[in-house]
Amino acid sequence: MLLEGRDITKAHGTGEGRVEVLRGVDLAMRPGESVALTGESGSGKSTLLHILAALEPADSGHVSLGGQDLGKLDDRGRAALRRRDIGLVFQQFNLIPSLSVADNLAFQARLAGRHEPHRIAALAERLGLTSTLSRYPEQLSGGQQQRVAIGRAIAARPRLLLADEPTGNLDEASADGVLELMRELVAETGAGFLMVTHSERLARRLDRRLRLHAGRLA
Ligand SMILES: Nc1ncnc2c1ncn2[C@@H]1O[C@H](COP(=O)(O)OP(=O)(O)OP(=O)(O)O)[C@@H](O)[C@H]1O
Repeated sequence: MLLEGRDITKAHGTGEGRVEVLRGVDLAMRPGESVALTGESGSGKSTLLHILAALEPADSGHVSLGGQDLGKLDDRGRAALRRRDIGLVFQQFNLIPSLSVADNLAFQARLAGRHEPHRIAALAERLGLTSTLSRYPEQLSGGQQQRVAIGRAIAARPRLLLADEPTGNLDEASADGVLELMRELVAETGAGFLMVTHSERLARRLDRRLRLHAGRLA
C-alpha cells in the first residue's frame, strides 16, 4: 500500500465548542490510484487531508505513507517527508509572489532535490504556461495560477498528491481539463492522487470515491 490510515480520530476545539470531526477513519490507497474524497460541508474532508499530509497530527490512530509511520516522526521528520513525498494543491494557490512562474514551478522540485530543468520546461508546455514563464503570479489569470500550483506540486514527483478543491475557482470546462491533466501526470509518475471535491461530476472521473459521513469513511 502507498497510504494507509487506521482508526484515525480528530476533534477540534475544547469544552462546549469541541467537535469530534473524525471518529475512526480507515483508508488505503495503492500507487497510481486516483481517489475522490467527498462529503457534506463540515464533514472533515480538509481535516483528514491535513492529517494525511502530515500538516497536523491525528488525536489517535495510525497513518503510514510508503511504510513510514507518520506518528513516529518528529517535526523535522514530518517536514522532510512533506518535502520529499507529498505534493499539495489548495484552492488558494499559495504561489510565491516574488518568484517568476518558472521559479515557482521549480520551487518544490528544488526542495525535494529533484530539480530537472528540462522537466520543468516540458511540464510548462503541457500546462500551457510556456509563454508565462518569466511573468510573476500577480500577472496571471486565476486558471493560469492554478496550473502553476499543480505543476509545482507535480514537478517534485511526489509519491502522494493531495488536492483540496483544486479546480474550485474554474469553470466546468477548465476544471475538466485541469483534472484530466492532473490524472495523466500522476499516472505517468505512479503517484497516488487524493482529491477533495464537492463535485459529483469530477468525483466520477477518478478511479474510486470515498465518502466522509458522521466521522467515518464509506
Ligand atoms: N481549527 C479549527 N478549530 C475548530 N474547529 C475547526 C477547525 N478546523 C475545522 N473545524 C471544524 O471541524 C469540522 C470539519 O471541518 P473541515 O474543514 O475539515 O470540513 P470540510 O468537510 O473540509 O468542509 P468544507 O467542505 O466546508 O470545506 C467543521 O465543523 C469545522 O467547523
